[in-house]
Amino acid sequence: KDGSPTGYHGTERDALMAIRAELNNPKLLQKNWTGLMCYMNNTPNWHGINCINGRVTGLVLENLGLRGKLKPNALVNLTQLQTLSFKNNSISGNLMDFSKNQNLKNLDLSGNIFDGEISPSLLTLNSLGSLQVQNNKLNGPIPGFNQSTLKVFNVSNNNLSGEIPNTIALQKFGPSSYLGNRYLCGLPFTNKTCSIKYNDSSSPSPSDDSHNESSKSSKSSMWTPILIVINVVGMVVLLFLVMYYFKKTKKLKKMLAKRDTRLTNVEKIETSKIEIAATSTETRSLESRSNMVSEVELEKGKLIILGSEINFELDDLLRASAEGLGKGNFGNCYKAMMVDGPTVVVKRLRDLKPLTNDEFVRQVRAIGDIKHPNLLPFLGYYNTKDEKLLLLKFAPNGSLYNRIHGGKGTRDRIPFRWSSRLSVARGVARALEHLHLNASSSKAAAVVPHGNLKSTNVLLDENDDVRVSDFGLTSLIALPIATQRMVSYRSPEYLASKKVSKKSDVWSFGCLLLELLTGRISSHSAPPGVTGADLCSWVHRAVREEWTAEIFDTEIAVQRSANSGRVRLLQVAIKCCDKSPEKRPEVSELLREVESISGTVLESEDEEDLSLPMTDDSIATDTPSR
Ligand SMILES: Nc1ncnc2c1ncn2[C@@H]1O[C@H](COP(=O)(O)OP(=O)(O)OP(=O)(O)O)[C@@H](O)[C@H]1O
Repeated sequence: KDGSPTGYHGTERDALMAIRAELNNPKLLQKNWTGLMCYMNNTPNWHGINCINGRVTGLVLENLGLRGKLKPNALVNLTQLQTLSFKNNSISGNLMDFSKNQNLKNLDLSGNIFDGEISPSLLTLNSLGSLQVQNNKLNGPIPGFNQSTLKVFNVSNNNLSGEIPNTIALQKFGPSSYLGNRYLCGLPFTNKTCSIKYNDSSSPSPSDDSHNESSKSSKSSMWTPILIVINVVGMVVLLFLVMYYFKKTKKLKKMLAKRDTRLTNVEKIETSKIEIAATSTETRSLESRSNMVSEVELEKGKLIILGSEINFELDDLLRASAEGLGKGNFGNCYKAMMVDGPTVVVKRLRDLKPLTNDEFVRQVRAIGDIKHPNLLPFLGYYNTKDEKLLLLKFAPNGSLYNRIHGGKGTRDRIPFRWSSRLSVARGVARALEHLHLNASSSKAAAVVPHGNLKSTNVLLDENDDVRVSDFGLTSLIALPIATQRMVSYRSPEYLASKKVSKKSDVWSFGCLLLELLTGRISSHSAPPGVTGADLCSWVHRAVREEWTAEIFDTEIAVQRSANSGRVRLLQVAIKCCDKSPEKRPEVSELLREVESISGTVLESEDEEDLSLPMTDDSIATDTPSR
C-alpha cells in the first residue's frame, strides 16, 4: 500500500523482487534481500537499498557481476527513486522506462552491455542531475536533453550516432562526455555541425559504410570526424591485406607506427579492439593455447595464459570489446571485456630493453610466479618480435589515485575515511614486504625493486582490497626510459649517486603515505596537465614551520579518535622520506609499525560534519599564513 511506513510497501518490494529474479545471480541472492525492507528512514539489511519514510529512494548495485535483462517496466513502481546505479555489471537489453521515476536525480548505468536507444523517457525527468551511461552498447541518436539540473553527463564509449543536440544543457559538456562513439558528430568535437546527417532512428549498419564511401567521393567538403573514422577503418583493412601478402613484421611495425601517429587519442580508443587484433594477425589461424610454451609458438605470437585461475583464448580476446583505461609511461592500457568471459586488462608495452625472446619469457614468467593477495595477478602475455602485451587482472574499483582525489568537491564524492586509508597503507606495505623479502632469489631480480610505486599503480579490487600493480617492469623497461619516468629514479639517492635499491621503494612508499594522509596530489602520480607537489619536501616544511594542523586531509582530520593513528602514520611516512636511504626503515619494520596503528574510530564520527576540520592537538601549533 502506497505511503506505508511499515517496511512492507508491497509494489516496491515486488518491483525489487522482480529485478532480483531478472538478474538472478548468486551474488545478489547472497545479499540477503529478505525481511523488513524499509522502515521509516531506516535501511535494514537489504544490500544497496536506501529508504526515506518507508519508501525506496536508492538502489545501488555496483560491481556485482549482475547479468540478465531488465523488463522495460522494471522501475515503474519505484516512484520515489532518487538514485539508481547498476554501474559495472553485465546487464543487457534496452534501457528501462523512467517516466514514472520523476524524483530520479542520479542515474548510473555505466559499464554494462545495455543496447538500443537512450530512452526518451529520461527527457521528462526534471530533477535529473547526473546521467552516466558510458561504456555500454547504446545506439541511435542522443535525445535532446535540456534539463538545467544536469551537472554530470557521460555517454562515451557507446555506438551512438548523429549530431549532438544543440541544447544549452548538452553543449556545456566537453568532448570526454561523448568520446568513443564513432558515428557521433557536431559540437563539441569539431566546433561545426555535422556535414552528414544520419537517419536519426538507427546507427549506420555495415552496409552504410559503402554508402558513406560513395557520398565521400561525391562531396569534397566532407572532412568530418565520421570520414576520418572511415579512413582509419580503410587503413586498417589495407593493413590486413598487406600483412597477408608480406607477413614481414618489420614492415608491419612501421605501418602501425605510421598509423598510430595519424590517429588522434579518440580514434585510438575507438580502434583499440582493432589494434589488438592487428597486432595479433599472424596468430589468428593458430590452434588454441597450451600451457607448454615452445619457442616455435612464441615466434608465431601465441597468447600464453599463466596459471589456471582464468581461461580464455586469443580469439576470445580479439572478440572482446575494448575500452582505453589510460596512457601510461610504458604503453597504453585497455580493458578488454570478453563476451561470456572475464574482463582483463591488456597493457601494450613499448620502450623495452633489447631482450631476446628467451630472456623476455623468463622475465615475464618470473613476474607471473610472484603471487600475494595484495599484488595484482599477472595473467599472461602475448609476445612477437614486434609486439609485447601483458595481460593483467582488472581491478573494478580503480586506482588509489582516483579514490583519493576523484570527485573532490562534488556531491558524488564518497568520503575516504581513516580506517579505509589505513587498510590501504597496510595492504601496500604487505605487498612491498612480499616483493622485498619473500620473492625467492631467482625471481627477485625480476621484481625488486618495484621502482614505480605510486597511487595510479595501487589498484582496488571488487572488495576494495589493495592490489599493487606494475611490479617487474624495471626488468623489462629500457634503463634510460626508466630513469626518466619511474618514481624510484627521482629519489634523493638516485639524484646523488645514480643508484636505486629496495630503500628507494621505501622512499616511494613514504611519498604514497603522504598522498594518502594529506589528500594532496603528488608529483609522482599527477596525470599530464595536472600539477602535483613534492610531498616529502612539503611535509618537512610543514613540520619545520609548525603548521602541521593543515597536513591532514579534512576527510580524516574530522575523525577525532583517529588522531593518534594518523600522527603515527605521518611519522612513519616522514621516516621513509629521509634523504639518506640507510636511515629509512626496512620494509619488515615498516610493516610492523603500520600494522600496529589502530584503525578504530568512533562510529559516530563517520557522520560528522566534514565542513568542520579540527585542530590536531598532538602536533598542531599556531598556523602561520603562507
Ligand atoms: N588492472 C587494472 N585495473 C584497473 N585499472 C587499471 C589497471 N591497470 C591500469 N589501470 C589504470 O589505467 C591507467 C593507466 O595505467 P598505466 O599503468 O598504464 O599508467 P600509469 O599508472 O598512469 O603510469 P605508469 O605507466 O607509470 O605506471 C591508470 O589510471 C591505472 O590506474
